Order: sequence, then C-alpha cells, then structure tokens
Amino acid sequence: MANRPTIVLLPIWGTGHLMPMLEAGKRLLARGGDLSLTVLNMAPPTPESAAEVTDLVRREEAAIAAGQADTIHFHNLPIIEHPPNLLEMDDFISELVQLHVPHVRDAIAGLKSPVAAMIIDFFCTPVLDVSGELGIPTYVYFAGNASTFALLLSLESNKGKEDTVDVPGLPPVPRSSLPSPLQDEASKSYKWFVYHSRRYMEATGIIINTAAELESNVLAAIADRAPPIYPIGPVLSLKPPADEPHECVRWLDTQPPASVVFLCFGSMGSFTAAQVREIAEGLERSEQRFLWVLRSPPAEGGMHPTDANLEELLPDGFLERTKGKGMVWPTMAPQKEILAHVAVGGFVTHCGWNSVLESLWFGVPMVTWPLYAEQHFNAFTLVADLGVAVGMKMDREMGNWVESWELERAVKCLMGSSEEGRKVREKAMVMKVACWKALENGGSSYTAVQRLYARAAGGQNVETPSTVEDI
Ligand SMILES: O=c1ccn([C@@H]2O[C@H](COP(=O)(O)OP(=O)(O)O[C@H]3O[C@H](CO)[C@@H](O)[C@H](O)[C@H]3O)[C@@H](O)[C@H]2O)c(=O)[nH]1
Repeated sequence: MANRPTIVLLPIWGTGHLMPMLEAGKRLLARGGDLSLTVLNMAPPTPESAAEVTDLVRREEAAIAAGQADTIHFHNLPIIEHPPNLLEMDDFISELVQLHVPHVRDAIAGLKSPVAAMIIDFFCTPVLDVSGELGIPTYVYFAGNASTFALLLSLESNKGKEDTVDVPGLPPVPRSSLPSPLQDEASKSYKWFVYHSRRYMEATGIIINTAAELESNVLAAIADRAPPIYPIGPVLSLKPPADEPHECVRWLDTQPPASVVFLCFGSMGSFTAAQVREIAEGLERSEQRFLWVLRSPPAEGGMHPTDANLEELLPDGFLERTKGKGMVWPTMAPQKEILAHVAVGGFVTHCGWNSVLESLWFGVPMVTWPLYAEQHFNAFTLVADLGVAVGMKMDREMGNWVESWELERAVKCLMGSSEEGRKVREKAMVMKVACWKALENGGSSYTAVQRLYARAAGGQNVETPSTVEDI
C-alpha cells in the first residue's frame, strides 16, 4: 500500500548503530498496524563502512522480497563533502550529521507517506530542528546503555569534578573510567556531547537498547529527568544457524562445555604487534582453551582493522604448542553464533554495548578490555554495578596496554574456581534469565515496545503503563 503511515529511521552507519535501530523498527512493525519503515541512509565516510552498509541493505532487501515486501524502504541521502577526517571520531560524526540536516528535510518532504514519527540515532540531534519544524514526534534511539545516557545527562552537573563523577543510580565513577571525549572539558567532542544531551530533552521519548531489569537503579534515577524512556532491549539481530557451520563453530564442536574463553574486540578493535605477543603469552600461560579473533590495525589512512598475518604476529611455535586447545581466527567471526555455543565459558571483550548484550543473552561472563568510545565506562558498570565481569589493570595512556600476567590472572579468575569467578558466572546467568524474560510476552521490554507503538504509531488496544516502574 503506497500511502500507509511510515516511521522514518535515521541511523548513522556502522554495525553497532544501524543494526540495532533497524531491529527496533522491525519490532514496531511486528506489532501490526498499517505501517511501514523508511530508513534514511547517510553515505558512510569510508569504503569499508560503505561496503558494510551496502551488504546489510542488500540482505534486508532480499529478506523483504522473500516475505516482508513493502514494509521497509531504504532511501539514500545525497552524498556530501565530508568534514576533514582529522577530527576526533565523535566530532566527525556530529558535524557530518549537521551537514545532512537540509537533506533530511528534503527527503521527508519528498515522501508520499505521512510520517507518523521519526527515530534518530543519538548523534543525530541537529535533525530535531527539522522534526520540530514539521511537527513530527521524534524519538532518540540510544544504542548504548542507560548508564551512558545518564552520564550524558549529568555532564554539566559534574563539570570541574576531579576524582570521581556522580551518575544517577551508579556508585561514584572514577574520572579515569570516563569516555576519552568527556575527560577534556575544553574539547570540541565534550561540547558536542553537552549539545546532544541538552537536545535529548526536546525528544518525544528516548528508546534505549537495555532491559529495565539490567539497569533498574539508573532507569529509576533518571525517570523524572528525561523525556519518557523506553528500555526495549536487548535488541539483538539473531539469525538462524547457517546451513554450513563456520570453521570457528566447527572447532568449538570439538571442545568440552564451558571450557573455551572467547576473545573478540568489536568492529574496530585491533592491537599492535607487541600487544599481540603479550596476549599470546598470557593465554598460553593461563592454560585455558581459547578462541581468539585477532585483527591488525587499519592500513594507513583507513579506519577499519585489517586481517591479521598470524605467521608474522604470533610468537614462534605458538600455534603448534596450543594446537587442539586454542584457535586464532584472523578476520571477523560470527560472534553471536560463537557466544551461543555450549563450549564457550567466558568472553574477553572490548565492552561495546552490543557485544555485552549478546554475551548476557547467552549467559556468558566477561573479562573487560575496553578500547575506545564509551567502553571504559561500560567496563566500570559491568564490574562495579552489574557484577558480570572481571576487570583488568591496563595502561590507558599506553593505548590500553595490558601485561600478559594480568590477562593470565583475569582469564584464570573468570574460568577457574575463584570466588570472584564463581560470582561473576552466577550473575551472568541471572542476567541471562532477566534478558530473556524482558522480551517475553508481558515482559518489561515487550511492554515498553507496546507503549512505544501506542504512542509512535497510534496503535490500538495496548496497555500503556506510564512510568518506568510500571514496566
Ligand atoms: O568479529 C566480529 C566482531 C564483531 N562482530 C559483531 O559486531 C557488533 C559489534 O558491536 P559492539 O560490540 O557494540 O561494538 P562496536 O562495533 O565497536 O560499537 C560501537 O557502538 C556501540 C553502541 O553504541 C558502542 O557501545 C561501542 O562502544 C561502539 O564502538 C556485534 O554485534 C558483534 O557481534 C562480529 O559479529 N564479529
């Protein structure tokens, strides 16, 4: 049907942002109603991220053709000249979004369908000018967790604080755990985040990829300081297992239950050759079984990690000595399938929020190795608040350097018989149950999607609890 009302999604590129927003949109569609989604795609700034987005859109379009025809439309925004690549990543994204504002206005004006609502990425707040002008209810989609949202809301009240900062619902947060852009209050990135956090207040609602049970203290503490919050997660894009299992999965099939520690560092994580050697030594000494996704730093001028040359990087004889007990995989791996495998007992992660949710979904406890973005802050909350991870000592000034003995200690602690490891494993299982329940019919996230649908799409006959405590 050509003119059914549409919900416009405005994601930024990158798997960690685009996929969860699309999945959230699909959850709204799944609630029925005569509704479609229109995804406005900004041109990604690098060939790698462009390939990633093209691939994703192609797969989605194939799926739509196979059954969901006519409900999701992809609309490419015009290619614009990028701001200089020398900017910090967060500045770059915010400035790029700002340059897109007139094109978003034109794209919406050109739509044949009436726009019921917009859902925009949390970097896209300049677009609130357009939705305000056109009178379109607009929701901010927060792809990170509620704790990070609460941190952004409290930026200005924490200005000038030296050792720790106060985030509603959390224990005092050491400044050293703040995301890098928020450590320097004079920086442009910091100012951009203050800008975004002020503009969140103009949104019709805030959708967060979390479950009420995961971050109940934080959600309760910010309920009256923000527009209505919809914790609808975990929003994961889980696919049925491939017909032909991946090589990593086949290798896991040969390992005992809960015996393997999995190491993987997101879409952008990579290490220097010296750090790779340190990891190898730590893993070998830990005597734990492992599956290690190892990627090398980006090529000059690039932003994405490259495939690793294992022969060059790993210590002499490492692969031979760890044969049968360890596997090193030199490129992206199917992380969700791996975390779902019964042989996996622990996860050394960069603490990207999607990776954390995927780990909790499968009840896998973690060791934290944050690298960039808000990951140091996530690591703090995973250890100090949620209790689902073992922390590691690292030198942030030295590119998040971790000594081999520290990795050895943390991995043994997570996988072995220590009291700390036992508690962390137990808590991860509790969170797994909470996450699954949240998505069940009547669960907290299920109900939050109902509330959102009722408001954003004008759905009928749905229960509408009015506060976070109600869900
Ligand atoms: O070899 C790999 C590596 C990654 N993934 C997947 O890629 C996604 C990675 O997402 P995430 O863990 O969130 O990491 P980033 O891609 O680094 O995500 C960015 O966006 C997140 C959400 O805002 C933030 O929490 C992160 O800090 C930020 O870096 C996950 O679904 C992984 O399963 C794979 O499947 N295979």
